Amino acid sequence: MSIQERVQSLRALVRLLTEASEVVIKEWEDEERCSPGDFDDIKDAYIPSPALFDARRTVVGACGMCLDLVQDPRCRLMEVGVYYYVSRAMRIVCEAHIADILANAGPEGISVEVISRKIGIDGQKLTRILRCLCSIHIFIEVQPKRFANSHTSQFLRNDDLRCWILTHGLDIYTASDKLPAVLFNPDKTRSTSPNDSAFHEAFGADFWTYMEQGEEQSDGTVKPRPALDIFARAMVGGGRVAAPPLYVDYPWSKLGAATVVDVGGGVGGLSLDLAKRYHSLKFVVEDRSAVIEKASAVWQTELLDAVKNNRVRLLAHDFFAEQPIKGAEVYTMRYILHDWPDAECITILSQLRKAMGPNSRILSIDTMLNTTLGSPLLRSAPPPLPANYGIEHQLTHSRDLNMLTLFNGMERTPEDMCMLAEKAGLKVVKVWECRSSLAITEMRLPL
Ligand SMILES: C[S@@+](CC[C@H](N)C(=O)[O-])C[C@H]1O[C@@H](n2cnc3c(N)ncnc32)[C@H](O)[C@@H]1O
Repeated sequence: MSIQERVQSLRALVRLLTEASEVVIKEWEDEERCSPGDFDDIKDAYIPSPALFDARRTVVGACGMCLDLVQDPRCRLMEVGVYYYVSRAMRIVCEAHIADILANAGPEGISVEVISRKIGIDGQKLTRILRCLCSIHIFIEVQPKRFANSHTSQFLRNDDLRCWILTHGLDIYTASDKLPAVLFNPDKTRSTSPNDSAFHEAFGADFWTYMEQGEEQSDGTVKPRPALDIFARAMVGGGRVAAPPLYVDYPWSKLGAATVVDVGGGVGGLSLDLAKRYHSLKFVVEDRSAVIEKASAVWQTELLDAVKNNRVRLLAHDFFAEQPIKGAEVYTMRYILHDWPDAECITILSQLRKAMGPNSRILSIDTMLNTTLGSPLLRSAPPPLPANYGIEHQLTHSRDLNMLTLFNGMERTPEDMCMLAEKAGLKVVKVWECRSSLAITEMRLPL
C-alpha cells in the first residue's frame, strides 16, 4: 500500500468515524430522553434503534481499520498472537466475581489488598491481571492499585453473562488448544464427525456426553459437573444479548393465528418469548423426548394459560425422521443447523420440505457469517470498510471456530444457506437481518 493510498484511507475512515459518531450521539440522546437514567442499566432486553445499530457497527469497524492502518504491523501481529492472555484474565475475574466485589464500592473503587483478601489471589499478581483489562477499558484503575468497575465491566454483574465468559474460559478453552492437532491430522482434517473434533481430542468424549457425565469426587461419589450448570446459564446469558431483536425484526405479527412448529425447540425458549408477545400464534415445540419431558414444567411455570388453552403442544420428535405436523405456516429452527454438517442439515431440511404446503415457510435462525467481501443477500458496510464491518464481525468468526472446536459444526454465510436449501429442494427467499449477530433465513418451496 502506497503512502498516498494510506493517507486516503485514513482520511476516509476519520470522516466515516465522525459522521457515524454524530448518529450514535443523537441516538443516545434520544434514548436518554425516552428513559432517563436508564443508560447504564444492566437490563437484558435492550434493542438499539436501527440507526444506532448501524452507526455503532461503523464506528467499531472504522476504529478497527484505523488501528490496522496506523499501528506498526509487527507489533499488531505480536499483539494478536497473544490475545489469549486477555481471555485468561477475563476467565479469572469472572471466576472471582470481581465485578460484583467492585459494585459495592462505587466510583472510588477498592484497593487491591481488599480484593486480594476476599478472593485469595496474591495482590501484586491480581494487580497485573486487572491492569491488563484496564488498558482495554474493562475495569478502571482510579488510583494506584485501586480499581472500580467501568461501564463495560459492570455488565459482568449479570450472572448469566458472567457464565457465558466463564464457560468459554473453562473446558472449551482447553479444547481449543487441540484445534491445531486435529486440523493438521491427515485422517481428521476432512472429517465432519463430532468424534474428530478438537473437543473430542481433548476430553475423549463428545461435548454433550462429557457435559452430562458426572465428576467423581474424592469420597467416590459422583456429582454433576459444575461446567454443566455454568453452560446452561451461559446459554441464557448469551441468548439474552442476541435474541431480543429476533422478536421485532421479523414481521411475526402479520402471521395472525398461524401455527409455528419449533423444530429442535429445546424446552421452547423461542416459542415462549414469541407466545408472550404475539397472542394469536399457536405453537408445537418438538425435541428429543428427554428434553420434552422438561419442557412441560417450564411452560406450566412460564405460561400456564398457553398450556390450558392448547396454544402449545409439546411433542417428542426426531428431526431426522418424517415431520408429523403437515402444512404448518411456519417451521422454525433456532441454533439447529450450525450444530450439523451439510449432509445432516440437508436431511433435516428435506424432512421439513416433505411436510410443507404452499403457504409454509422455514425460518432458520443462526449466527449469520459474512465475509469481508460481503454477500448480495446482506447489507454491506460503507467503504472503505470491509463489507462485514471487519473487526465488528470478529465475535461471529470466533463463534464459528467455537462450533468447529466443539462439534465440527459451523456458522454459515447466506450462500452456504442457499446451497443447503437448494440441495434439500427449497429456495431461500430472504435473509432477515436482525439487530444482532443472528439472522433469520426464510426458505420456501420453489414455485
Ligand atoms: C442448541 S439447542 C437449541 C434449542 C432451541 N432451538 C433454542 O433456540 O433454545 C439444540 C437442540 O437440538 C435438539 N436436538 C438434537 N438432536 C435432535 C434430534 N435428532 N431431533 C430433535 N431435536 C434434536 C437438542 O436436544 C437441543 O434442544
